[in-house]
Amino acid sequence: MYNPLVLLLGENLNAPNTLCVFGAIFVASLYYWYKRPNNFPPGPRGIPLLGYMPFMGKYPEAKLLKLSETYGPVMSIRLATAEVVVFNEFNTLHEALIKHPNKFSGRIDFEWMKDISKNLGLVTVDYGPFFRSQRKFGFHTLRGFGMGKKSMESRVIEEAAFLNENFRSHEGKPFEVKSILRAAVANNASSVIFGKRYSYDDKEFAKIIEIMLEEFEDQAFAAVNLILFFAPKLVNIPPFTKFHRQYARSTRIFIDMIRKSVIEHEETYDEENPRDFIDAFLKEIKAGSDFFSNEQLFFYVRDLMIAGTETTSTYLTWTCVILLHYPQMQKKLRQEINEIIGPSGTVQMSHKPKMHYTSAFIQELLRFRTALPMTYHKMNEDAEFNGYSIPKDTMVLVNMWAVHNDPNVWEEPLQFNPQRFLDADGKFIVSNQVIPFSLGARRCVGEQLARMEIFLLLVSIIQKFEILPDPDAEKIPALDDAVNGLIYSPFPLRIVAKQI
Ligand code: HEM
Repeated sequence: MYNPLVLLLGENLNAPNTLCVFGAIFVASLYYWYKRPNNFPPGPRGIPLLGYMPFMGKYPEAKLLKLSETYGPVMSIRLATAEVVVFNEFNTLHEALIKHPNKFSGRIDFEWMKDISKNLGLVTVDYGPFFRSQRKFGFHTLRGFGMGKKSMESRVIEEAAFLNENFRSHEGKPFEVKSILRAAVANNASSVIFGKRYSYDDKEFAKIIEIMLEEFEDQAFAAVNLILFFAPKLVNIPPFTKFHRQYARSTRIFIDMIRKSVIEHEETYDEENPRDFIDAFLKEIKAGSDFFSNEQLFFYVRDLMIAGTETTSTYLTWTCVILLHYPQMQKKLRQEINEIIGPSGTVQMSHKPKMHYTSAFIQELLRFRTALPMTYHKMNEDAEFNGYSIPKDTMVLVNMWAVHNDPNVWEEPLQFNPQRFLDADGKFIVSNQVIPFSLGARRCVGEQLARMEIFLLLVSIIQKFEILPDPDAEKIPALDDAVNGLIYSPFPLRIVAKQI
């Protein structure tokens, strides 16, 4: 076999020349590593192979905001093998996502995800005609159109009564509240999608929630998932293979459950009386609409159930943590509820415009604890933006946490303070800079349902119960300690719900 050094150096092969060759290779590798696309936004490169990954810490969204002080609101970062652009500020985010949806609204086509989700559903589907048709349908249907007589609001109000009943059943003794709020929220999604709710202790229901949210609870899974985002080729190497197999397995089980329900829907389908999301979708399939198929329905339902459960229930759990920290705010909320609805009236969405303090509290909740701190997009085409060139297919991180904690916009952003959204007359000020549902072409399709759930469930709880700490706990859970996996979620939480 030929020695490449002999080929290169011939009779000049000696120790100093060999050293020079290795030096040149080393410099070339460094040049390749630190080189970035032409006129790319500035940002740290980290170390070879890993990029900036080892320096991101437990709260990458906060780290990125800090880095933007040096590199500006549009910056880049090398994460393992990926060149990533990050938007950290409202104006740039607004400009990119609202004014140029065609350029900034794609999703990366990860091979490892594709062999599980088959490019179906909505969350991971790239921008294009298929995506637009499915999104339009979802947006319309999740606003209650095409799902029959039972309104979205009446489904949530019904669930609020079951949730109150569960709180009452603990008779003032401490209980774990996160799993109960999650069950209530999963029931709302289930009622809208499957036309059915479950009792909180139903075994089948518990299994669905477990399968659905396995990866949210598991911090190691979340970490692996994150690494695969930026170094997708690792999927073929242990321990990543194991996590990938686990994800594929839980997806298969969940899709089989959904398939069973779709078959039941087909057997009892009545075109004149659509009951839920599945019926509305079946109608499109039967009409032969482009891009509508049974397989797409299964994955769409999976995406809605997962996206619609952990996010909303996370906000409700944070509400309980906040109420424990600020009993005065709890009193103020109850006072307004009593004035507008009364101690035993049924809360409805029509009450909301009159409830200024409650609206300010909820907007501050959405700002303060951004449940999904960041979302990822992909460039669909080359773009010139803010003076930089961003090539097609670059990953874009939308840092909503940074928008919510921008010190140039918010006074003391780390403080929970609903007053910031009340004017001198105590009237609610809507802020367009609170964007937990993101912006533009990929903005959350379940936003209206989520906002309805947060308002109706939160008000109905505070109306009937005083939320108090578990007397056996050493201290009240901190407001800034959380599971920061795919979602920024509080740890399981024990409270006392004292009936009023
Ligand atoms: C407070 C609760 C919720 C929050 C904070 C939230 C937030 C978000 C965010 C930030 C995105 C990503 C947008 C982007 O990539 O730019 C998203 C997407 C999505 N959400 Fe929500 N969401 C919530 C509730 C829901 C509910 C109740 C549903 C449905 C039942 C839902 C369904 C979806 C779906 C399907 C997508 C993917 C949209 C797409 O890729 O085009 N979400 N959500």
